[in-house]
Amino acid sequence: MRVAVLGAGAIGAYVGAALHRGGSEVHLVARGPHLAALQAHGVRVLSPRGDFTARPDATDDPARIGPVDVVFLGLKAQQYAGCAALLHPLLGPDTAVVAAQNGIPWWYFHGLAGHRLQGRRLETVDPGGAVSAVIPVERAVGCVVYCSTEIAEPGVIRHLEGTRFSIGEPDGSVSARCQAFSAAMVAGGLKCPVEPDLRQDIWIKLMGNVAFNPLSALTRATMVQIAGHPGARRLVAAMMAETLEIAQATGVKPEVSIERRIAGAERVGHHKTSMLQDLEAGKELELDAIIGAVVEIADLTGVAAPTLRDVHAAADLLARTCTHVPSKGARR
Ligand SMILES: NC(=O)C1=CN([C@@H]2O[C@H](COP(=O)(O)OP(=O)(O)OC[C@H]3O[C@@H](n4cnc5c(N)ncnc54)[C@H](OP(=O)(O)O)[C@@H]3O)[C@@H](O)[C@H]2O)C=CC1
Ligand SMILES: CC(C)(CO)C(=O)C(=O)O
Repeated sequence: MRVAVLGAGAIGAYVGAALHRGGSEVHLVARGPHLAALQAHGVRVLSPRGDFTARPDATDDPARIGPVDVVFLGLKAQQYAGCAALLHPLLGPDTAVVAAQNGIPWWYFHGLAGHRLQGRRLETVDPGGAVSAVIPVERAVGCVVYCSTEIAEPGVIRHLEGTRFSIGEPDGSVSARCQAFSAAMVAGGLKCPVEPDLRQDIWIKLMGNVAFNPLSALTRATMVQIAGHPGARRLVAAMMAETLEIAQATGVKPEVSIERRIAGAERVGHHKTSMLQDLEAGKELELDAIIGAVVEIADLTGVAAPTLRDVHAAADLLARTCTHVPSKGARR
């Protein structure tokens, strides 16, 4: 399988290295000192499952790669709208775009025949249709990431835990393209189940991110520190309960208890969430997909969600004052 990883950062470079190890033809698209290190030394993966190095092609020029079978999108969600020039040279008539992201994807209300919100565009994650114009929904394959990685230094990925990347079509079909990509991931040592109801996974994963990511950015605490602080743990539980209520209002019934979900996040340990890492690096925060869209869906479904709104407001203010680029704003 020919795969281009667009945005070969913490998650993308890890997946690209695994796919290459499994026999796929992999092209990493990256930039800056990280790209220079990838070109000079390959991807060095440091992992409790065993360190390894993979040497796939790496470039900042997708036109040199041309059309591929699958684009694995490892960008942050807020970077999707601006990626047309990078993405379009990689697209042939049948190229699928597997979007590995936290939060609510831009295609969320598509492929839902008979649902009252079928086709509804979410302004937070598809502002003015800017993302669906760049990545048409028909190409989209969802991907929920149960894996923690970080860029330890340019070209070096530290893998902390987890190897599961659940994928699924917006319409729930178990397509040939999903099965082929899953087989390539499994050959590379990763878990990649094709889920007929990926929205369940989206909400279960999101219950953790919606609480831990903004709270970690606001407090600069690791996941285990947040879970170990009684007041913060209560806040996490309240945010998770509201998120469950919103999921249920859209017709999804995530099968997980709040205590089990907190325990799962706690097991990740002294990990700085990707949002805290972005804050410390002065980068834009992924607030729109991770909490803004949840509040937008609360509005659409008539759920009050007061705690989510308050934390979103505080995190939005943080983004406006502490990073170069603010989020689209809190909804109150
Ligand atoms: N890291 C983690 O443990 C987890 C992450 N996720 C999710 O996975 C997704 C990806 O996150 P993550 O891998 O952490 O993000 P990263 O920021 O590490 O990766 C994105 C990469 O894309 C690169 N990039 C951005 N724009 C361009 C461009 N124009 N040309 C070339 N390269 C570009 C970035 O470079 P630069 O740094 O120069 O901007 C960066 O290396 C997010 O949705 C995140 O929430 C989910 C679970 C866990
Ligand atoms: C915290 C973690 C790793 C949860 O698995 C995550 O999704 C993130 O850092 O954004």
